[in-house]
Amino acid sequence: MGQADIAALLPPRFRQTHKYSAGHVLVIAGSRGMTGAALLAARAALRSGAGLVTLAAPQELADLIDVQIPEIMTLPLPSANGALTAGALKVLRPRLGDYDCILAGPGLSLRRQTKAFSKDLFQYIKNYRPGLRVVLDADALKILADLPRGRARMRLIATPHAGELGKMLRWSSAAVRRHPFIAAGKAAQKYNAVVVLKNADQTYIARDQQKYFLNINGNPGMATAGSGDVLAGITAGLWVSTRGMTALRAAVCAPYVHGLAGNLAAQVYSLDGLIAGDILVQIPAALKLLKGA
Ligand SMILES: NC(=O)C1=CN([C@@H]2O[C@H](COP(=O)(O)OP(=O)(O)OC[C@H]3O[C@@H](n4cnc5c(N)ncnc54)[C@H](O)[C@@H]3O)[C@@H](O)[C@H]2O)[C@@H](O)CC1
Ligand SMILES: Nc1ncnc2c1ncn2[C@@H]1O[C@H](COP(=O)(O)OP(=O)(O)O)[C@@H](O)[C@H]1O
Repeated sequence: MGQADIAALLPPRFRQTHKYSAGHVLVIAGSRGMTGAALLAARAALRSGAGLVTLAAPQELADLIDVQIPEIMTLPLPSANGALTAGALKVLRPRLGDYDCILAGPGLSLRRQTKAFSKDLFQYIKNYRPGLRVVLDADALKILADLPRGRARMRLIATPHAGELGKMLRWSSAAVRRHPFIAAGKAAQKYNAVVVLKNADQTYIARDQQKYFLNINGNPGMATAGSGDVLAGITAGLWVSTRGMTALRAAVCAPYVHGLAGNLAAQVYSLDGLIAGDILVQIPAALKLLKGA
C-alpha cells in the first residue's frame, strides 16, 4: 500500500478528543538490563497518539523510570532479580479494566517466574477480558508459543521477527524467512491474531491465509537494537487513539508509519548512525506527513 492508502486509513484527530478517549495503553515490559526496550515501546505508544501510557515494570525499574519520563505513569509490580514474578498478576488483575490496550513483551525476560506470570495473564485476559486489545512482541511471543495450542486466544496483534515466529510455529527461522507469507498466515490462523512479521526490509501482515499486506517502507539503518520495540509501541498507540481502528488497520498502518519515521530519521542521522530513539522522535513528523496536521 502507498502513502495515500495509509493516509486514508488515518483520519484526523477528532476535535472533542480527550485523553481517555484517545486511549490508555498499559505497557508490560522491561527487566534488569532491558529497561530501554520498555521505555522505547512506552514512548512510541505516546508519540503515536495514545492519550495515556502506563508502564508496568519490575518495581526497582519502575521507580527509576518514574523520575525519568514525566509523561509516562508507572505501575511497579512484584519482581525478583529485576524481572516480574507470578505475584504481579494479583496487583494487575483489579486494574485491567482501566486500560484500552495491553502491550506486553519488550525486554520482559524469559525467567521462570516471568513466564508463569505471563501465562496466567494471557489466560486471565482470555477468560475475563476477552475484548481487551492486546499487542504482543518479543519475549511475550516466545511465552505464548509455549502454551498448549489455542489455550490463550485474545484480541491480538503479534509483532514477531523471524526467530520469534519460528518459535510460534515450531519452524526454523530460516524456513520463516523462506516462506514469509505462508508463515505469517499460518501463525495468524493458529493464534487467531493479526500477525506482523518483521523480516528486515519487508514486513508481512496477515489476518488469515487468504489476504496479505506487504510493507517495504523503511531503510537498513533501522536494523538497530530497539527498532522493533518502537514498532510495537506505534501499533498499540495507533490502535487505541484512532477512531474506528481495527486490529488489521493498525497492523497495516504501524509498519508504514515506523518506516516513514525511520526514513526521516535517516535523513538526519544517516543509515549508519541511526538508533531506535531517533525513529521514535520522528513518529510525530511521519504522522504529520500522512495526516497533514
Ligand atoms: N535496549 C533494550 O533494552 C533492548 C532490548 N531488547 C530485548 O531483547 C530481548 C531479546 O530480543 P532479540 O530479538 O534481540 O533476541 P532473540 O533471542 O529474541 O532473537 C534473536 C534470534 O532470532 C534470530 N532471527 C531470525 N530472524 C531474525 C530477524 N529477522 N530479526 C532478528 N532476529 C532474527 C537471530 O538470528 C537470533 O538468533 C527482547 O526482550 C527484546 O525486547 C531488544 O529489543 C534490543 C534493545
Ligand atoms: N534492512 C531493514 N530495512 C527496513 N527495516 C528494517 C531493516 N532491518 C530491520 N528493520 C526493521 O527494524 C525492526 C527490527 O525489529 P526487531 O528485530 O524486533 O528488533 P529489536 O528486537 O531490536 O527491537 C523491524 O520493524 C524491521 O522491519
